Amino acid sequence: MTGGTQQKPALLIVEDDPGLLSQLRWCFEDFEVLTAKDREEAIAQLRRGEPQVVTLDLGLPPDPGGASEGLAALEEMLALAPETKVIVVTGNNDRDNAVQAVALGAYDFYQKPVDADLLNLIVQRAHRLFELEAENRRLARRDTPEPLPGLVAGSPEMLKVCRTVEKVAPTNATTLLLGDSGTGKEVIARALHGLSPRAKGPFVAINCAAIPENLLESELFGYEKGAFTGANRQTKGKIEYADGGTLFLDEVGDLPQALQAKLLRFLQERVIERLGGREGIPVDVRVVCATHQDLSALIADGRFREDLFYRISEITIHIPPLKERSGDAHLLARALLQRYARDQGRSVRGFSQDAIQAIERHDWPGNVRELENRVKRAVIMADASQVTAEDLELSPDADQPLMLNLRRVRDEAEGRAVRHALQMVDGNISRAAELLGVSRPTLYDLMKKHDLDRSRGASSA
Ligand SMILES: Nc1ncnc2c1ncn2[C@@H]1O[C@H](COP(=O)(O)OP(=O)(O)OP(=O)(O)O)[C@@H](O)[C@H]1O
Repeated sequence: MTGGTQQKPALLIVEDDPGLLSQLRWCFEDFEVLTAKDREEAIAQLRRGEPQVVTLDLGLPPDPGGASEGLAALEEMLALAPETKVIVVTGNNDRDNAVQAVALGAYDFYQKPVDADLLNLIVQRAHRLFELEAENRRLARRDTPEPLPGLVAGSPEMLKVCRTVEKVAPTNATTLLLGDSGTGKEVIARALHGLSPRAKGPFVAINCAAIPENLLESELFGYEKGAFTGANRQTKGKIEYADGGTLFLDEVGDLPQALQAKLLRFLQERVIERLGGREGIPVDVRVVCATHQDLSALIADGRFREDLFYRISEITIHIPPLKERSGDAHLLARALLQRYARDQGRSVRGFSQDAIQAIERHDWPGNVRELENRVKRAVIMADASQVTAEDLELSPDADQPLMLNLRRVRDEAEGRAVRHALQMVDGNISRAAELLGVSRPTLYDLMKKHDLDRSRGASSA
């Protein structure tokens, strides 16, 4: 916005008749009018001015008597800017082309001769619809912020993780993801891959804890024909499959000792040997490892090699448990509810108040995976349009931990309410104070007491 002046919305008029064009130019006072007399100019204006609404004469040169050029212009415009509202203007008695244009995605049609008032009305209505749709898109984005592809998060704790991922992704650094089970380590690993120059290459994941020790080596490194009984053809391992892309080693803390040595050698030399093979095969992979285990404790116990630990942790990213992400449980629950309701064709719309409270209170030992499972089940079980705490199999009271005293209970509830209010209004102090029914100075005092800053109720510590 420049200097606080309200910018007028842009309207593009595409018309090859110069007389009609100059007449129309003055009919739309509420709009910044752009004009074009053929398809090429229209596309250039669309790119430059991003008009919300377009009136498009279907009879454009080189086919002024027909509609082929106009329809082609329509298709090109909608491919470039699908949200644009295009009103096609046709000759008298040209219903067929008008109908075809609407089928192609035009917002409406209008038949010549032009009545400026009527056309103005249609343009205004199209503009209102554009605004509404834009607002909906904005709200939908705000409702489920996805700071990384496939990752829903709004909490400062997770946004910090996402910023690290964005910085680390373009590098080749071997990255270690530490976080409890179900916190989204694989989601982050995929984001590291997706945002890297290797994105077009393969992403190969292997869970070191899920594969029996005697099979894991051949899974990772592959084998030659005859390497062992039953090896009746040459088989590539996961590392080789990941060539040119990213290898994700989940639960790397469970890697048996012998394989730790072999993995270390691979990370140093970037060459593998298949089981029973003699030749070294160079492989170009970026390695991302993850574990929920405490690797330092494993090292102290002699169960994990320290030299391997240093190799795999060129960069370490700590993923916080769900209960430590302010407001994310609720955000994720809403996003997941929308997704599952759509997938299952159920008209469940939201959560009841007791469900929201239960979600905020629960400790989420199983993290996002637990939340996913509970919401998925609740969408199926819900009798009404709202999911209740019971549908989530969460009891609003049962999860309440034992409290030290009443003052502590009040304090905690107060802190939660202030954080929640700030998040609901994006840190707007006046509105948060209004929501809480307190004055602004009181709210400032409360924020200080609970160590919160205005950026969405983040803890300022
Ligand atoms: N922030 C998030 N937004 C949306 N979905 C998420 C998010 N975090 C995790 N998920 C989903 O939760 C489930 C568990 O995530 P994921 O498998 O990445 O966790 P993990 O930490 O690798 O778990 P484990 O240690 O058990 O392998 C997946 O279905 C994933 O899509």
